[in-house]
Amino acid sequence: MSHQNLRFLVQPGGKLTGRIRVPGDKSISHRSIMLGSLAEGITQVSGFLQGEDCLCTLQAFRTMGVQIEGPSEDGNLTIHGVGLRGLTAPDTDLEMGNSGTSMRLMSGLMSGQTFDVRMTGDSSLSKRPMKRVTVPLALMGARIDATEQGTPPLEVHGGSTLKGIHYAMPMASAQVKSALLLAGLYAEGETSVTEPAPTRDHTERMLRGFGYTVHTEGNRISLEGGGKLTATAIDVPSDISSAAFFMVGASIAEGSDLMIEHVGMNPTRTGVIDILRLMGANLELLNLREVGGEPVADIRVRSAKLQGIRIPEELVPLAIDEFPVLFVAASCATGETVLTGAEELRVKESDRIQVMADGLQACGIQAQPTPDGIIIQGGQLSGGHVTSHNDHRIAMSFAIAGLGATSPILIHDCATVNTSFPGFVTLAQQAGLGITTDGE
Ligand SMILES: O=C(O)C1=C[C@@H](OP(=O)(O)O)[C@@H](O)[C@H](O)C1
Ligand SMILES: C=C(OP(=O)(O)O)C(=O)O
Repeated sequence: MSHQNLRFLVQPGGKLTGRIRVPGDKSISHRSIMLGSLAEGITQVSGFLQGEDCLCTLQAFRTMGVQIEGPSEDGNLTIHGVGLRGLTAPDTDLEMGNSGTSMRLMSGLMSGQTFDVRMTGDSSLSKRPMKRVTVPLALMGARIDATEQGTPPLEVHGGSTLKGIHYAMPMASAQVKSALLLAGLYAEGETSVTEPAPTRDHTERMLRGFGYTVHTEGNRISLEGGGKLTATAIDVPSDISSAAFFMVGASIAEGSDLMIEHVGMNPTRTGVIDILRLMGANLELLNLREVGGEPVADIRVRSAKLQGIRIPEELVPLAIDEFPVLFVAASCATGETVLTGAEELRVKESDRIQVMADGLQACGIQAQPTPDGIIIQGGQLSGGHVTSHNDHRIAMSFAIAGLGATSPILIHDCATVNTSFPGFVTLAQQAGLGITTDGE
């Protein structure tokens, strides 16, 4: 979160080859700390993502008295669970950095505690909407103060008696669903959430892995409060959202043949594969297996001629974090790509529709933002100066764009790449991207 001036300079062209393994899944890593801390017994985690977002979650639980050993260099953690009622009052604010997942999921969990906490975020998180969790949590009996605009910092007051509610979510959000289910652990009776479209189900899967009963019937997910979590082992697969940069890179760079190992294939996350295949990408899934309750595969990507498509709206929540790099794929495709139904992209770490449109235009691509999406005319990426607005996924997407560009791309404000993908530059260099950094 320091090094605000870190810049990436990407040389045009090149190809991606060899075998790589990207770091652990961010969503699963967050949840491993939360549920491991609240379980009874010792939870061993392997493959934990040592990105700043997940380290914020880890530090928050340490601050509330949980003993956590690690992470070791290869991502092993030992969490000494304290049980659902075993956290202690922190003596400082809980700093959530850049991480929407931490702030929103913790809002639910903290609502069930006996003590008050104050949660803060960096300049990006401090602008993100929190009413989507504070409003339904208040219906359960939680007391949470936010700014007048409904943004962080959040003060969650302890000692509330929570009651289960039945909530129809207005937007497809795994963070909102998870916040309510986690509060539901502490609530009287049943808590249920109905989703307008399927979203990532890591919370439900992991709760079941910790021995908690969660019902999923169609788009309705429910649990009863008052149970307990029993420690387990968690093997975190590689993050498909990080793998996506290399899937697009190897697709657009002629002569590429890249194997991405041990990638999480949870069906609520694989929209990027479906979308790239609809565009004509050559992605082969090999060695499909199940690891710790989550499907995993190796992905072989060879370059292919991509064509523009109209992206099916039902795939939007299943690829929500991959759109910045999918816009790069669309820029290198033949014809027009149209995205609709994706207004959620406007409230991520940056307004990902506007920021990507600005950056692509700066690189010679016609990209027309719309209220809920974008229209991109495939063409020739030229190169140019872009800013990520401190959004990790924007920075990495423009780094990948270099593979399809005719001149260098200089990307400003790249330090937040460490929130989700520490080691990105080194791994990308190894695979063949001509990327260097300055300004550290
Ligand atoms: O639950 C999660 O781990 C996440 C859910 C998604 O957010 P929304 O719930 O806001 O869609 C996603 O964008 C984020 O990166 C991680
Ligand atoms: C949106 C993201 O994360 P978060 O909401 O946790 O900040 C992301 O990683 O793209």
